[in-house]
Amino acid sequence: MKRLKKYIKHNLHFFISAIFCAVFALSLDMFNPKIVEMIIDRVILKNNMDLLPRLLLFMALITFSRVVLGYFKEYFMDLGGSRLAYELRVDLFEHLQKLPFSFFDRINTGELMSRIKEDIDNIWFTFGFGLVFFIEQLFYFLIASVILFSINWRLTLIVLTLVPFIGYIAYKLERENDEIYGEISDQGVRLNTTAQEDIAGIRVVKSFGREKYEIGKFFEENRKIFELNVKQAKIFAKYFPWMDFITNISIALTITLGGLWVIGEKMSIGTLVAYSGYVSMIVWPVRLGGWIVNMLAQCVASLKKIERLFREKPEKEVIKERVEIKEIRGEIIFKNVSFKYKDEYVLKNISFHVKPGETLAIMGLTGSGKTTIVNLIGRFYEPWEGEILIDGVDIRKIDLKTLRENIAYVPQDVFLFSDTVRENIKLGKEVEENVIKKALRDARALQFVKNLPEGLETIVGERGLGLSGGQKQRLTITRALVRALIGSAKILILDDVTSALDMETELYIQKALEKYHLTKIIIAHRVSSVKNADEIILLDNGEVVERGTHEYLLSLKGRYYEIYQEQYGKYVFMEETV
Ligand SMILES: Nc1ncnc2c1ncn2[C@@H]1O[C@H](COP(=O)(O)OP(=O)(O)OP(=O)(O)O)[C@@H](O)[C@H]1O
Repeated sequence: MKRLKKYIKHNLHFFISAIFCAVFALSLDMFNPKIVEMIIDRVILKNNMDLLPRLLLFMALITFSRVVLGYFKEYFMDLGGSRLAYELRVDLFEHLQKLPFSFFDRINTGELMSRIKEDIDNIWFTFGFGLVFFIEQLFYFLIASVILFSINWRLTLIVLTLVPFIGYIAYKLERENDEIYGEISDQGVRLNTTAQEDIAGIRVVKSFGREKYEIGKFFEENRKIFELNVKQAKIFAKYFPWMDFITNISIALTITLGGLWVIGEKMSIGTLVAYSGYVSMIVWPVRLGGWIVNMLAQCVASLKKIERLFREKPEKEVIKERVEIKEIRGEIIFKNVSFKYKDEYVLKNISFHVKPGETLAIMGLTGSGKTTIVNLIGRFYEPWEGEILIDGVDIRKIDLKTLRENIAYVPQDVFLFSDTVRENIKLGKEVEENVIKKALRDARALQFVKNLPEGLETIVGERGLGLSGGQKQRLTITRALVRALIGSAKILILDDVTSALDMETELYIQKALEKYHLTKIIIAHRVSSVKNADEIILLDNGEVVERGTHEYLLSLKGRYYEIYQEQYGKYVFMEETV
């Protein structure tokens, strides 16, 4: 709520202007029944046609002013609400960018999407329409009530006895509707997530013949939302006729009792017509009262959900006292590092030392903790125990920007943005053409990029649709090499990147990488990818079980030797049989 005050303050002038226009316009509205009264009583009944042009002119003036005021009211209201939603959305998105991996491990994308879109839309709707509408209806009710009392307080008291009934029905309707609205909104998130996951994973769906299952899943979610919509329609059907019934009774009561007053010559016909005009002005705000309260409640609920996201702690730039590092050389030291995501340790007592320009290779079964080690180097997670040093400085003392700028990371999961090949390589940096070309050549991607319909300017589809696995992989390697070439990265991390490449391409890239003076951490399953490393560590269940150079590990005749035998044995066998 405190946060909301900031956005309201920024846009207060728009809201005040909108409220001013609304109140001014509705004050003018109050004249209309009065003019009708004068037309009936003075012009028609007294046959005084001289007065008519003046009254019609006055009515026209009111109508015209109403149009102008209505325009400005809408304009200021929309501008204020839209700017408020815009500022909130930008701040929320910026905040999300600062949250750690651990946050994204917990939350699902569909839920975040609905915070960014639907919840902010709720707030936008309340401020861009609802609040001014609420104030407008409140004023209609108050002013019209005062006028009604001044015309005939006895009749007004009788009519007003019906108002609580309308209010009660409106309240009941919105209470039931509110519950169902919440369910519809949650179900909407589930429907979106199902559709989004199915479309993103359409290749898996098709190749495993899961279409029928996916259609069934979507059908089920869609059916639930349909049933909730029907339930909501039934609520409306239950309450609206009653509300109309009591509204009509209030009008019938006004006409009947007012008619008696007219017959008894205690009220003129014009006044009765004007009176019923004012009655409808008090009935509508009551009818809409429940809806307005519900809208405000939904806005508060959305604000609370968004506030929960804002309360998530961003990654800390530095945890201990900051150490300014101008240029990183690339020395990496792990000192007894242990880590767990939840309850179980996935890394236990890991220690190694990689000097600038050296290569460390990490091997191990899937799930043994290889990716976790490199995630810790970029401080995407914090170690539970132990210390990680870069150039002798605890990484918690280096600001995140410097640290991550110095790491060129090629992750296991390839991610390409729906943008041009060039942008996917540059990622917002200023990079000269010859640097891009060199990086493409070294990643063995130049030829295939040249063959793309528009070369570097070709737009690759969402997550690189339209490119082969190996082509996508080579673009992500190019991206990392560009970082090294422009001098911002001194450490290169390759997380199982060669798995999608053929042996020849892998060898070519390995040779090209030798020319880069970078500290390299290579995660791989193939002996061919790691054998030239200065040190190879073999992980098993988060622990280092073997370590040393290729030759040393072979001489141990342990696990590494077994892997070697398996891979090279097969390779030799294949060569022999071809
Ligand atoms: N974000 C996470 N939250 C919880 N547990 C995780 C998370 N990421 C990984 N793990 C668990 O930590 C362990 C180590 O995972 P990690 O990704 O480091 O293994 P890996 O050796 O890189 O595996 P692979 O060769 O399959 O890539 C696994 O048991 C995995 O299930």
